[in-house]
Amino acid sequence: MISVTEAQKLIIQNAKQLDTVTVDLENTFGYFLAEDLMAPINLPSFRQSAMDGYAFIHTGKTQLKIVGQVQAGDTQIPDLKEGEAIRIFTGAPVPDAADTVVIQEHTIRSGDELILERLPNRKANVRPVGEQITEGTHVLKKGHQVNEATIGFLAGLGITQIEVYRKPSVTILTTGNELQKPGTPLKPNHIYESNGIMLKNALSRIGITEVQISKAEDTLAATQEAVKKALQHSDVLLVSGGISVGDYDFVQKALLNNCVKEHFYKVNQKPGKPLWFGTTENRSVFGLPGNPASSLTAFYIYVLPHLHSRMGSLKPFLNERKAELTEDINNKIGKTLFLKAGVSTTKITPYTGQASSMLNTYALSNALLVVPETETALKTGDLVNYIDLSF
Ligand SMILES: Nc1nc2c(c(=O)[nH]1)N[C@H]1C(S)=C(S)[C@@H](COP(=O)(O)OP(=O)(O)OC[C@H]3O[C@@H](n4cnc5c(N)ncnc54)[C@H](O)[C@@H]3O)O[C@H]1N2
Ligand code: MOO
Repeated sequence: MISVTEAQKLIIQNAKQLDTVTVDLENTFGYFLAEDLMAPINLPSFRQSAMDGYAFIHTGKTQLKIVGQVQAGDTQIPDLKEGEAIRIFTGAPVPDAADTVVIQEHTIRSGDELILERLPNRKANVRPVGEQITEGTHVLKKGHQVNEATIGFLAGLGITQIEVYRKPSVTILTTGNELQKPGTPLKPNHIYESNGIMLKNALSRIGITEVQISKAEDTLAATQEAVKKALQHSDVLLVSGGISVGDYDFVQKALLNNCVKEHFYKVNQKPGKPLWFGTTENRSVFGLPGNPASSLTAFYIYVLPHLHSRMGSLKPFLNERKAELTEDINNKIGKTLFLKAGVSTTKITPYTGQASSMLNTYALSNALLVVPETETALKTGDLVNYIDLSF
């Protein structure tokens, strides 16, 4: 059995980056850049007024004569001499000779006469060419995740398409004869299948939407066949359940029989000890424990960073932070514990109902409190690590 740290290392070492695609800028939210981006133009590309007011040549004089006007978008720009002013508006080009813009609130106008009640500093309210970015310089690095600000920024540079890493297609394969689709009255000794839809939504949260949910009966032949099919059309396979040691747990064998190379099986953690990870040349496979909370925790700690890494992220793990513990915790089993917890400002409280089968408290959690395998006890007031689930 390997440690959490070793397992996390292996899922990153074996994360083969997906190929790159050119995508229209408007559809790139959540993708990771596959290239360093250079600015094709200066921003701004001309000297811009930052305010509505008057452009003038700063000489110290406070009485000026208004000789013209320039509006945003104008291509004919009036000239001016010392002692003169041009009426100007935010975003308009500043006449070449002018070095300063005074805001209109600091002036008194009477016909063509302008009095500056307050003289601004020279260069005030004039955005120089390239103030934000100069043409030809690096603006964003490969591995940067595109957000709405990135899209706005790049659009402002006139960029319409960018090169990003492709997002993976995923199959979620649920196993278990006891599983029943929600929507019909529960048959005796059955449970509603919930991992499929939960994992699908966890994937959607990180922008992965090409997701199929399939199922297999608890036989080696059915599991093996379902694995084979999934590997034909998906980049990533998440198998739910059937990965423990019972007589009807066929997932490990089905994966090995499909020539998936095993990187690890079993991690020294609770929940999620019977976690399996393997790859083929281009595919990744996780055998997730069937217990719903184990499955979701394994998703946050291993599946998500692996997928992020394949998608080109340079910082694939969820953020780890620190908070003050509100109660004592014992760890007598020598495993790393991931406890469903609530963080409120600086304090963290583990919830009751930590069993791997329980999602009721997971639904309320915004953190996973991490108790390292080496810690036997944590005390109230200790500063402890947690994985931030509010991402
Ligand atoms: N002798 C041992 N038994 C078990 C061990 C062990 O080390 N030795 N590990 C336990 C741990 S820890 C876990 S976690 C589970 C993992 O078992 P499997 O991955 O084989 O999962 P199943 O047995 O198929 O199911 C476990 C549990 O989860 C429910 N389940 C399964 N799939 C779904 C689903 N899609 N939606 C909702 N609930 C699901 C299933 O009914 C079971 O109750 O093994 C322990 N046993
Ligand atoms: O480790 Mo299992 O995932 O606790 O129930």
